[in-house]
Amino acid sequence: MPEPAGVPRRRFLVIHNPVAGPRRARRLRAVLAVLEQRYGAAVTLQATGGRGDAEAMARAVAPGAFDAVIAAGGDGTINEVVNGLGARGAEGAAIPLGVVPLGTANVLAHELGLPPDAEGTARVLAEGRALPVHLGVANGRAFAMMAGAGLDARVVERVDPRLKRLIGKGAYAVETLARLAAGGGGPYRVTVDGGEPVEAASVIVAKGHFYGGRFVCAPDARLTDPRLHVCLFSKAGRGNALRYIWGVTAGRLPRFPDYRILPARRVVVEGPAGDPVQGDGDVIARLPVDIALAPWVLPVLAP
Ligand SMILES: Nc1ncnc2c1ncn2[C@@H]1O[C@H](COP(=O)(O)OP(=O)(O)OP(=O)(O)O)[C@@H](O)[C@H]1O
Repeated sequence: MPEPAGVPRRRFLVIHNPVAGPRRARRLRAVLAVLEQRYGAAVTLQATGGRGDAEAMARAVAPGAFDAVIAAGGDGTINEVVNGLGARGAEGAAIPLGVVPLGTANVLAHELGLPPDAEGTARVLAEGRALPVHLGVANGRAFAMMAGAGLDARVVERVDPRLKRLIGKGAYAVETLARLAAGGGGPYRVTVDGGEPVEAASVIVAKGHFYGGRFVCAPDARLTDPRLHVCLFSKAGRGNALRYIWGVTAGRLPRFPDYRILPARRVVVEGPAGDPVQGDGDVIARLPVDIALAPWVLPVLAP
């Protein structure tokens, strides 16, 4: 059971990806200073050295050693910590996850409604409520916000991390144009809750309602709701892809007649074998993929 709001937390393990927004190390230092000085917290800081470290660190936390594990990084780092906590099983997963967003898109932070300033972030970590978050699982890998196959997964797979560090979200726009020019991919056969398969050019399975920052793909999706929202982009081709992108950025997508959202508990996506599946902005699986709800709930600190 999540603990009530207002109970001060004292012992934090902070898992920091120093490569996610390196210029934001100062922001993390400011959050930790408030935690220690105002809330009297004991902070243990561990820096990752590469892919997989954040997950291993979260998995290795001894039972009862910390009141919360804080992921300080981008959505990729948070996703690793989510998987590390989840791998500990139902009991271990009950350690609350806190977030200090330092990445490019920070979709989970937007979904949680985290305050942008250091004081507000520290307050949420020390005194916020623990939201019972239902996660999705794609071929055994957990995700908190979304998983998808199609154009966005191909973009995530190829986006240049150096360009992302240099120009932020613009790197995704550059890679999207490159993937559109390259063409290919799909179509995908999507089976929702064992029903009749439907064909789609792209599919996003949402757990939260934000996408790519503060764009909305699945208006009714909520982290605490034990349901997946399957977003189907029906039509193939560059022109349609550009139209869908415009729809997402202009907030018009949910009104498109060739865009559908189906609530689900289990989704199977088939298509070109080995096509990437993105989860929380990193490639977490390959087609074919079986996506369902995780059998455990993760407490996540929120305002
Ligand atoms: N010390 C490290 N050196 C190099 N890469 C690392 C290190 N620690 C973690 N990584 C890798 O860095 C990658 C990017 O991390 P993350 O997604 O958190 O940040 P980001 O890409 O800046 O943010 P966003 O996901 O919001 O775009 C992940 O794939 C992670 O495995």
